[in-house]
Amino acid sequence: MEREKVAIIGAGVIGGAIACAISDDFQVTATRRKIERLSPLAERGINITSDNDKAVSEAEVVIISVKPYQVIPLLKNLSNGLKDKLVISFAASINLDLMQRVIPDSRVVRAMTNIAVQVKEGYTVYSCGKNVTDSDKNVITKIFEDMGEYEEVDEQHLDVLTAMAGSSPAYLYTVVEAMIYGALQVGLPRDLALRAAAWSVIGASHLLLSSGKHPAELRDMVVTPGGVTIDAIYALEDGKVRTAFMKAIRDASLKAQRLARDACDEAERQLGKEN
Ligand SMILES: NC(=O)C1=CN([C@@H]2O[C@H](COP(=O)(O)OP(=O)(O)OC[C@H]3O[C@@H](n4cnc5c(N)ncnc54)[C@H](O)[C@@H]3O)[C@@H](O)[C@H]2O)C=CC1
Ligand SMILES: O=C(O)[C@@H]1CCC=N1
Repeated sequence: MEREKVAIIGAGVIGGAIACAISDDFQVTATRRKIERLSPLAERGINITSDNDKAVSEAEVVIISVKPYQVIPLLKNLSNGLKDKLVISFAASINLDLMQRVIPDSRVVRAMTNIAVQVKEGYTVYSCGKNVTDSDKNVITKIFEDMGEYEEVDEQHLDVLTAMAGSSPAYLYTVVEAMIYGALQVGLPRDLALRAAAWSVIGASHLLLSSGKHPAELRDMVVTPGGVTIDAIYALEDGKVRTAFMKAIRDASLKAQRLARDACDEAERQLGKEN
């Protein structure tokens, strides 16, 4: 059976990861301005080009993975070619309504994922525009399945989910790095410290998801009375770690919402000028 053709416009960090994750099941063309940076994708059999128009014209599905401020100008440029196509944007903060105004004749999906797509273990959340069909949804879920876990959500949650699902690996790497440094301070070999921290994150996550228990209950099960863990918990509470994480998620969510408002204002100005 002929594989569906997908164009990925802006194959940087996340677009490149998506290209690799879906390339067994889809015929992928990846674009970016500096095409020489795409040679690792070409080595995996992915078509590469810097010609966005050509990539779009040959594709059935178009994935947009440029920076948020580049999305609206890009959609305007490509609007003729995008007519009647399914367009999936992974850009933070650029909402469905705004994209749909620029490409009214396309079927648009707004999605957010994370860097773990590189190992096909991303978590993708998405919302569909009004005219997305059931057959589009089959294609969308096939793409997202190749990238890891996925779920459809109400668009109003996507900015906060950007701070949670999209950005979270960065917070966790910060935590893991700090744990490794703590272990180095008391002499554990570097690679052993890394494996201990990373496998603990994986195991703790699987247990959290499969047990259905609240994280506080699971944490309590680890704390042996008079044992080791409680000393670490005491130090973490002293360092206000929970307050720091709550602030981090709140601030990142507010940033996503502010970027969304700025993008709308800018688009209003641009669209106003054109009318
Ligand atoms: N990095 C991450 O973990 C995640 C990023 N995102 C979103 O994905 C988007 C891209 O982020 P990154 O991959 O981190 O950035 P990036 O800078 O690595 O990738 C963007 C790419 O788009 C290319 N580009 C820009 N204008 C172009 C054009 N006109 N034609 C072709 N290519 C063009 C750039 O050359 C660059 O390679 C952003 O909107 C971000 O919000 C979403 C989920 C996770
Ligand atoms: O930092 C950002 O804006 C993007 C969105 C989620 C992850 N990276």
